[in-house]
Amino acid sequence: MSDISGDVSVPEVGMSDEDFAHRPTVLREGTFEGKVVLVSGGGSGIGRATAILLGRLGARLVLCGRDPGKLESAAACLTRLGADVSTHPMSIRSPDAVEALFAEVVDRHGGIDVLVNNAGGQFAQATIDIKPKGWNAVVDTNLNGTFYMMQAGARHWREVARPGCIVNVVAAIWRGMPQVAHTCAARAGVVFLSKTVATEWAPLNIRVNCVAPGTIRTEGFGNYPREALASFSQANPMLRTGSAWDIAEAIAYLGSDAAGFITGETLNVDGGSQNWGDPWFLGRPEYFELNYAEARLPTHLKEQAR
Ligand SMILES: CCCCCCC/C=C/C(=O)SCCNC(=O)CCNC(=O)[C@H](O)C(C)(C)COP(=O)(O)OP(=O)(O)OC[C@H]1O[C@@H](n2cnc3c(N)ncnc32)[C@H](O)[C@@H]1OP(=O)(O)O
Ligand SMILES: NC(=O)C1=CN([C@@H]2O[C@H](COP(=O)(O)OP(=O)(O)OC[C@H]3O[C@@H](n4cnc5c(N)ncnc54)[C@H](OP(=O)(O)O)[C@@H]3O)[C@@H](O)[C@H]2O)C=CC1
Repeated sequence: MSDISGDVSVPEVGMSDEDFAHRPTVLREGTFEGKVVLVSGGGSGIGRATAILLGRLGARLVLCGRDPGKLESAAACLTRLGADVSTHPMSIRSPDAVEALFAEVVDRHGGIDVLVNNAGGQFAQATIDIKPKGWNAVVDTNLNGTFYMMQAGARHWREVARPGCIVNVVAAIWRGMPQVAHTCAARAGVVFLSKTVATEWAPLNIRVNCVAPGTIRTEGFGNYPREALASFSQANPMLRTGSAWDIAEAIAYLGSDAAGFITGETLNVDGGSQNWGDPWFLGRPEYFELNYAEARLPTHLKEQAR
């Protein structure tokens, strides 16, 4: 994984493969021994950190994503760490590709135990300007793609009559997400889809949970302008971004037997952004600058504001 140094004025968080290969974890060695874990978007960022952690804990790993180069680089790292890993370039947006992926994985590994739906992304744009093609691209990736993967997982577990576990990576959407409305809507869809199937699929012994990251410093930050990055480090009361490792540990917990009585839940790993903070994906509009807001107040309210 490349190091995310950049020039954003936030405290550095550990971000390299090397760091993740050695970071202490509360999870016991062997927690995922004998388990096959499929991680979508496993070639970079949160997915890659998750694969490294789960590999260290004994999982056999299956990584998918669109870019074969990213997947190969992650696989090389995991192999160096002694993990068994296979890579499968594909897009989660294609239901046929998802079906083929599951068939390949069952063929190679004999089955799947845990599915981590981490693949996703968006572009920043004022909602009023989003074109249908852009809206559809983001919803197709984050909601539809995740649904195809979840359904394929459930069908597999139903067929082999084995327990299953799904962890979906969403986002801390709870106060809305200005400038990325498409992803906010799609992630809300995944949260409620997860709550719904947590009930429907309980008789199949399938647990379904979500992890909602706040601003997590990964390669993905490269998709946003400088103004956004500055706001990302001030988007929570801790006044910093999180690390992919913070999310990996939450995913590992929900994917493990330690969370055996948890289903339909969303675990926020966001530094408190639900309560305070202000991420702006294109930078903060002038309207929301505090001084600007005060300047627009009528005189009598200006007096009260002081
Ligand atoms: C406190 C809580 C905070 C939580 C969040 C904090 C920060 C979050 C960070 C992250 O999520 S990091 C993960 C980042 N990774 C990504 O975001 C992935 C990057 N994006 C993409 O891969 C793609 O943009 C996409 C969203 C998956 C779309 O992929 P696709 O290949 O289908 O689309 P395109 O062919 O590129 O475009 C289709 C269509 O979409 C519109 N569009 C695309 N990019 C832009 C853009 N930059 N600006 C405006 N519009 C865009 C456009 O209509 C495209 O059609 P055409 O006009 O090109 O025909
Ligand atoms: N970093 C953050 O602050 C936050 C991230 N998230 C979410 O966490 C997840 C991981 O993000 P992060 O690690 O930060 O960023 P990355 O951009 O590194 O990860 C996104 C991954 O998704 C994969 N992906 C995207 N589209 C598809 C597709 N159609 N089919 C298969 N794989 C796909 C990408 O691989 P490839 O390009 O090879 O297809 C990539 O590995 C994403 O869903 C992201 O939106 C949520 C909240 C905050």
